[in-house]
Amino acid sequence: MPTENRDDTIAAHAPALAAAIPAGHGHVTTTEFKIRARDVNVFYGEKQALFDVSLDVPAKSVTAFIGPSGCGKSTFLRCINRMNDTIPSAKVAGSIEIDGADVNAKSVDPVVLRSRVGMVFQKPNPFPKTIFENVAYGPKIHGLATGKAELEAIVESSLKKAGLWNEVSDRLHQPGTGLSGGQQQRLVIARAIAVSPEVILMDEPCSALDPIATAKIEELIDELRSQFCIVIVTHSMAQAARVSQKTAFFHLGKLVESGPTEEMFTNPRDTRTQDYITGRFG
Ligand SMILES: Nc1ncnc2c1ncn2[C@@H]1O[C@H](COP(=O)(O)OP(=O)(O)OP(=O)(O)O)[C@@H](O)[C@H]1O
Repeated sequence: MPTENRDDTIAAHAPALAAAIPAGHGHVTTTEFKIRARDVNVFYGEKQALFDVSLDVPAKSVTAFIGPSGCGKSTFLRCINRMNDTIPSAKVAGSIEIDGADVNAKSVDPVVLRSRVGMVFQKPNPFPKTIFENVAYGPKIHGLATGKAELEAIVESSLKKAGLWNEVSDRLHQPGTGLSGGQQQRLVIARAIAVSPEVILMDEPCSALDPIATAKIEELIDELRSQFCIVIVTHSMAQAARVSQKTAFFHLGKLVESGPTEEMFTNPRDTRTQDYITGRFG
Protein backbone atom coordinates (compact mmCIF):
# COMPACT_ATOMS: atom_id res chain seq x y z
CA MET A 1 0.00 0.00 0.00
CA PRO A 2 1.86 3.11 -1.14
CA THR A 3 1.66 6.37 0.78
CA GLU A 4 -0.33 8.66 -1.47
CA ASN A 5 -0.25 11.89 0.42
CA ARG A 6 3.21 12.59 1.74
CA ASP A 7 2.01 15.61 3.75
CA ASP A 8 0.02 13.18 5.81
CA THR A 9 3.15 12.06 7.67
CA ILE A 10 4.31 12.39 11.19
CA ALA A 11 6.14 15.63 10.41
CA ALA A 12 2.84 17.20 9.34
CA HIS A 13 0.66 15.72 12.07
CA ALA A 14 2.87 15.24 15.05
CA PRO A 15 5.98 17.39 14.74
CA ALA A 16 6.78 16.81 18.41
CA LEU A 17 7.28 13.13 17.69
CA ALA A 18 9.55 13.77 14.72
CA ALA A 19 11.43 16.28 16.86
CA ALA A 20 11.86 13.67 19.60
CA ILE A 21 14.38 11.80 17.46
CA PRO A 22 17.76 13.01 18.74
CA ALA A 23 19.92 14.52 15.98
CA GLY A 24 21.75 11.85 14.00
CA HIS A 25 20.22 9.15 16.19
CA GLY A 26 17.46 7.52 14.17
CA HIS A 27 19.79 5.68 11.84
CA VAL A 28 21.46 2.33 12.04
CA THR A 29 25.21 2.91 11.82
CA THR A 30 26.28 -0.71 11.53
CA THR A 31 25.87 -3.01 8.57
CA GLU A 32 26.11 -6.07 10.81
CA PHE A 33 22.94 -7.96 11.69
CA LYS A 34 22.77 -9.83 14.97
CA ILE A 35 19.38 -11.47 14.49
CA ARG A 36 17.89 -12.72 11.23
CA ALA A 37 14.29 -13.93 11.28
CA ARG A 38 12.69 -15.55 8.24
CA ASP A 39 9.04 -16.51 7.69
CA VAL A 40 8.20 -16.76 11.36
CA ASN A 41 4.66 -18.01 12.00
CA VAL A 42 3.33 -18.47 15.52
CA PHE A 43 0.16 -20.23 16.58
CA TYR A 44 -1.52 -20.37 19.98
CA GLY A 45 -3.56 -23.54 19.52
CA GLU A 46 -5.70 -22.88 16.43
CA LYS A 47 -5.16 -19.14 16.50
CA GLN A 48 -2.39 -17.73 14.34
CA ALA A 49 -0.67 -14.78 16.05
CA LEU A 50 2.18 -14.10 13.59
CA PHE A 51 2.22 -14.43 9.81
CA ASP A 52 5.47 -14.84 7.84
CA VAL A 53 7.51 -12.33 9.79
CA SER A 54 10.98 -11.72 8.34
CA LEU A 55 13.23 -9.14 9.94
CA ASP A 56 16.92 -8.33 10.34
CA VAL A 57 17.91 -6.83 13.68
CA PRO A 58 21.14 -4.82 13.67
CA ALA A 59 23.95 -5.44 16.17
CA LYS A 60 24.80 -2.75 18.72
CA SER A 61 21.65 -0.75 18.06
CA VAL A 62 18.20 -0.40 19.52
CA THR A 63 15.33 -1.82 17.47
CA ALA A 64 11.80 -0.85 18.51
CA PHE A 65 8.70 -2.97 17.85
CA ILE A 66 5.59 -0.81 17.64
CA GLY A 67 1.96 -1.47 16.72
CA PRO A 68 -1.52 -1.66 18.20
CA SER A 69 -2.38 -3.93 21.10
CA GLY A 70 -2.52 -7.63 20.17
CA CYS A 71 -0.57 -7.24 16.89
CA GLY A 72 2.08 -9.76 17.94
CA LYS A 73 5.00 -7.62 19.14
CA SER A 74 5.56 -9.56 22.38
CA THR A 75 4.97 -12.88 20.64
CA PHE A 76 7.74 -12.10 18.15
CA LEU A 77 10.04 -10.84 20.92
CA ARG A 78 9.52 -14.08 22.84
CA CYS A 79 10.52 -16.12 19.76
CA ILE A 80 14.02 -14.65 19.95
CA ASN A 81 14.91 -16.34 23.25
CA ARG A 82 12.37 -19.15 22.98
CA MET A 83 10.22 -17.89 25.83
CA ASN A 84 7.25 -19.16 23.80
CA ASP A 85 8.50 -22.68 24.64
CA THR A 86 7.09 -22.06 28.11
CA ILE A 87 3.55 -21.58 26.70
CA PRO A 88 2.12 -25.08 26.05
CA SER A 89 -0.26 -24.00 23.26
CA ALA A 90 2.39 -22.00 21.37
CA LYS A 91 3.92 -23.39 18.16
CA VAL A 92 6.65 -21.52 16.32
CA ALA A 93 7.58 -22.16 12.68
CA GLY A 94 10.21 -20.45 10.51
CA SER A 95 13.77 -19.58 11.33
CA ILE A 96 15.44 -17.21 13.76
CA GLU A 97 19.21 -17.02 13.67
CA ILE A 98 21.53 -15.23 16.05
CA ASP A 99 24.96 -14.78 14.48
CA GLY A 100 23.93 -17.35 11.90
CA ALA A 101 22.95 -20.07 14.38
CA ASP A 102 19.33 -21.25 14.53
CA VAL A 103 17.92 -20.62 18.03
CA ASN A 104 15.41 -23.46 17.55
CA ALA A 105 18.05 -26.09 16.72
CA LYS A 106 17.80 -29.24 18.85
CA SER A 107 21.34 -28.68 20.10
CA VAL A 108 20.42 -25.31 21.64
CA ASP A 109 19.76 -25.40 25.38
CA PRO A 110 17.06 -22.76 26.02
CA VAL A 111 18.57 -21.96 29.43
CA VAL A 112 21.92 -21.13 27.84
CA LEU A 113 20.14 -19.24 25.03
CA ARG A 114 18.31 -17.11 27.60
CA SER A 115 21.59 -16.15 29.25
CA ARG A 116 22.85 -14.96 25.84
CA VAL A 117 19.53 -13.27 25.16
CA GLY A 118 18.39 -11.57 28.35
CA MET A 119 14.87 -10.34 28.91
CA VAL A 120 13.37 -7.45 30.85
CA PHE A 121 9.62 -7.46 31.42
CA GLN A 122 6.95 -4.84 31.84
CA LYS A 123 6.79 -5.24 35.60
CA PRO A 124 10.13 -5.25 37.42
CA ASN A 125 10.64 -8.78 38.74
CA PRO A 126 13.62 -8.93 41.10
CA PHE A 127 14.09 -12.21 42.96
CA PRO A 128 13.06 -12.10 46.63
CA LYS A 129 16.74 -11.88 47.56
CA THR A 130 19.28 -9.17 48.32
CA ILE A 131 20.41 -6.68 45.68
CA PHE A 132 23.80 -8.46 45.58
CA GLU A 133 22.24 -11.91 45.19
CA ASN A 134 19.94 -10.73 42.41
CA VAL A 135 22.95 -9.79 40.30
CA ALA A 136 25.27 -12.58 41.49
CA TYR A 137 22.78 -15.38 40.83
CA GLY A 138 23.31 -15.70 37.06
CA PRO A 139 27.13 -15.56 37.12
CA LYS A 140 27.07 -18.18 39.92
CA ILE A 141 24.84 -20.69 38.13
CA HIS A 142 26.68 -20.21 34.84
CA GLY A 143 30.09 -20.54 36.57
CA LEU A 144 31.29 -17.14 35.35
CA ALA A 145 33.28 -16.24 38.47
CA THR A 146 36.15 -18.24 39.91
CA GLY A 147 35.93 -16.77 43.41
CA LYS A 148 34.32 -14.26 45.71
CA ALA A 149 36.41 -11.30 44.52
CA GLU A 150 35.57 -11.96 40.88
CA LEU A 151 31.88 -12.34 41.70
CA GLU A 152 31.93 -9.04 43.60
CA ALA A 153 33.64 -7.38 40.64
CA ILE A 154 30.94 -8.67 38.25
CA VAL A 155 28.17 -7.43 40.58
CA GLU A 156 29.79 -4.01 40.87
CA SER A 157 30.42 -3.58 37.15
CA SER A 158 26.90 -4.78 36.24
CA LEU A 159 25.31 -2.37 38.71
CA LYS A 160 27.52 0.41 37.33
CA LYS A 161 26.53 -0.38 33.74
CA ALA A 162 22.88 -0.33 34.82
CA GLY A 163 23.39 3.11 36.40
CA LEU A 164 22.42 1.84 39.84
CA TRP A 165 25.72 1.43 41.71
CA ASN A 166 25.77 4.89 43.32
CA GLU A 167 22.27 4.40 44.67
CA VAL A 168 22.79 0.92 46.15
CA SER A 169 26.50 0.42 46.92
CA ASP A 170 25.87 0.97 50.64
CA ARG A 171 22.94 -1.45 50.84
CA LEU A 172 23.90 -4.38 48.65
CA HIS A 173 22.68 -6.85 51.26
CA GLN A 174 19.20 -5.42 51.56
CA PRO A 175 16.27 -6.92 49.62
CA GLY A 176 16.00 -5.95 45.94
CA THR A 177 12.26 -5.70 46.38
CA GLY A 178 12.80 -2.72 48.75
CA LEU A 179 13.95 -0.52 45.86
CA SER A 180 11.69 1.88 43.94
CA GLY A 181 10.07 0.60 40.73
CA GLY A 182 12.60 2.37 38.51
CA GLN A 183 15.51 1.10 40.62
CA GLN A 184 14.07 -2.43 40.51
CA GLN A 185 13.92 -2.22 36.71
CA ARG A 186 17.58 -1.13 36.62
CA LEU A 187 18.39 -3.98 39.03
CA VAL A 188 16.74 -6.43 36.63
CA ILE A 189 18.77 -4.92 33.78
CA ALA A 190 21.95 -5.34 35.92
CA ARG A 191 20.93 -8.97 36.50
CA ALA A 192 20.61 -9.50 32.74
CA ILE A 193 23.94 -7.77 32.05
CA ALA A 194 25.79 -9.82 34.71
CA VAL A 195 25.86 -12.93 32.51
CA SER A 196 27.35 -10.95 29.58
CA PRO A 197 24.45 -11.34 27.17
CA GLU A 198 24.71 -10.41 23.51
CA VAL A 199 21.07 -9.39 23.12
CA ILE A 200 18.71 -7.74 25.61
CA LEU A 201 14.97 -8.00 24.92
CA MET A 202 12.76 -5.46 26.67
CA ASP A 203 9.00 -5.88 26.73
CA GLU A 204 7.51 -2.47 27.56
CA PRO A 205 10.16 -1.92 30.25
CA CYS A 206 8.86 1.52 31.25
CA SER A 207 5.12 0.95 31.24
CA ALA A 208 4.98 0.60 35.04
CA LEU A 209 7.31 3.55 35.69
CA ASP A 210 6.85 7.28 36.26
CA PRO A 211 8.31 9.78 33.76
CA ILE A 212 11.53 10.35 35.73
CA ALA A 213 12.26 6.63 36.13
CA THR A 214 11.33 6.19 32.44
CA ALA A 215 13.83 8.88 31.41
CA LYS A 216 16.56 7.08 33.40
CA ILE A 217 15.82 3.75 31.72
CA GLU A 218 15.82 5.44 28.30
CA GLU A 219 19.23 7.02 29.05
CA LEU A 220 20.47 3.63 30.15
CA ILE A 221 19.21 1.96 26.96
CA ASP A 222 21.08 4.59 24.95
CA GLU A 223 24.30 3.87 26.86
CA LEU A 224 23.93 0.10 26.59
CA ARG A 225 23.49 0.05 22.84
CA SER A 226 27.23 0.46 22.29
CA GLN A 227 27.69 -2.99 23.86
CA PHE A 228 24.50 -4.93 23.21
CA CYS A 229 21.88 -5.58 20.58
CA ILE A 230 18.69 -4.27 22.18
CA VAL A 231 15.12 -4.94 21.08
CA ILE A 232 12.33 -3.04 22.80
CA VAL A 233 8.57 -3.43 22.55
CA THR A 234 6.89 -0.13 23.27
CA HIS A 235 3.43 1.39 23.12
CA SER A 236 4.98 4.82 23.11
CA MET A 237 5.93 6.08 19.71
CA ALA A 238 7.74 8.97 21.38
CA GLN A 239 9.83 6.41 23.23
CA ALA A 240 10.57 4.52 20.01
CA ALA A 241 11.60 7.85 18.45
CA ARG A 242 13.83 8.72 21.39
CA VAL A 243 15.63 5.42 21.90
CA SER A 244 15.72 3.39 18.71
CA GLN A 245 17.69 3.41 15.49
CA LYS A 246 15.46 0.88 13.72
CA THR A 247 11.69 0.54 14.04
CA ALA A 248 9.45 -2.35 13.02
CA PHE A 249 5.70 -1.77 12.75
CA PHE A 250 3.39 -4.75 13.33
CA HIS A 251 -0.32 -4.91 12.51
CA LEU A 252 -2.69 -7.87 12.90
CA GLY A 253 0.20 -10.34 13.25
CA LYS A 254 2.08 -9.07 10.20
CA LEU A 255 5.24 -7.04 9.99
CA VAL A 256 4.02 -4.17 7.85
CA GLU A 257 7.35 -2.41 7.46
CA SER A 258 10.66 -1.80 9.15
CA GLY A 259 13.47 0.64 8.61
CA PRO A 260 15.59 3.37 10.14
CA THR A 261 13.52 5.07 12.85
CA GLU A 262 13.86 8.51 11.32
CA GLU A 263 12.56 7.29 7.97
CA MET A 264 9.70 5.35 9.57
CA PHE A 265 8.53 8.40 11.47
CA THR A 266 9.04 11.01 8.79
CA ASN A 267 8.23 9.09 5.64
CA PRO A 268 6.50 5.76 6.23
CA ARG A 269 5.99 3.70 3.08
CA ASP A 270 2.74 2.00 4.04
CA THR A 271 -0.55 3.77 4.74
CA ARG A 272 -1.17 1.50 7.76
CA THR A 273 2.08 2.70 9.35
CA GLN A 274 1.18 6.26 8.50
CA ASP A 275 -2.28 5.89 10.03
CA TYR A 276 -0.85 4.40 13.22
CA ILE A 277 1.87 7.00 13.55
CA THR A 278 -0.53 9.85 12.96
CA GLY A 279 -2.86 8.45 15.62
CA ARG A 280 -5.72 7.33 13.36
CA PHE A 281 -5.89 3.95 15.07
CA GLY A 282 -4.23 1.98 17.80
N1 LIG B 1 -0.37 -17.21 25.87
C1 LIG B 1 -1.26 -16.92 24.88
N2 LIG B 1 -2.26 -17.78 24.61
C2 LIG B 1 -3.16 -17.52 23.63
N3 LIG B 1 -3.13 -16.41 22.86
C3 LIG B 1 -2.16 -15.53 23.11
C4 LIG B 1 -1.17 -15.72 24.13
N4 LIG B 1 -0.32 -14.66 24.13
C5 LIG B 1 -0.76 -13.84 23.15
N5 LIG B 1 -1.85 -14.35 22.54
C6 LIG B 1 -2.62 -13.75 21.43
O1 LIG B 1 -1.71 -13.50 20.35
C7 LIG B 1 -1.95 -12.24 19.75
C8 LIG B 1 -0.68 -11.41 19.84
O2 LIG B 1 -0.45 -11.09 21.19
P1 LIG B 1 0.85 -10.31 21.69
O3 LIG B 1 0.82 -10.27 23.19
O4 LIG B 1 2.04 -10.87 21.04
O5 LIG B 1 0.56 -8.86 21.09
P2 LIG B 1 1.21 -7.46 21.46
O6 LIG B 1 1.31 -6.71 20.19
O7 LIG B 1 2.46 -7.66 22.23
O8 LIG B 1 0.06 -6.86 22.37
P3 LIG B 1 0.15 -5.80 23.57
O9 LIG B 1 0.69 -4.55 22.96
O10 LIG B 1 -1.27 -5.64 24.00
O11 LIG B 1 1.04 -6.38 24.62
C9 LIG B 1 -3.15 -11.64 20.49
O12 LIG B 1 -4.30 -11.92 19.76
C10 LIG B 1 -3.14 -12.36 21.81
O13 LIG B 1 -4.44 -12.45 22.34
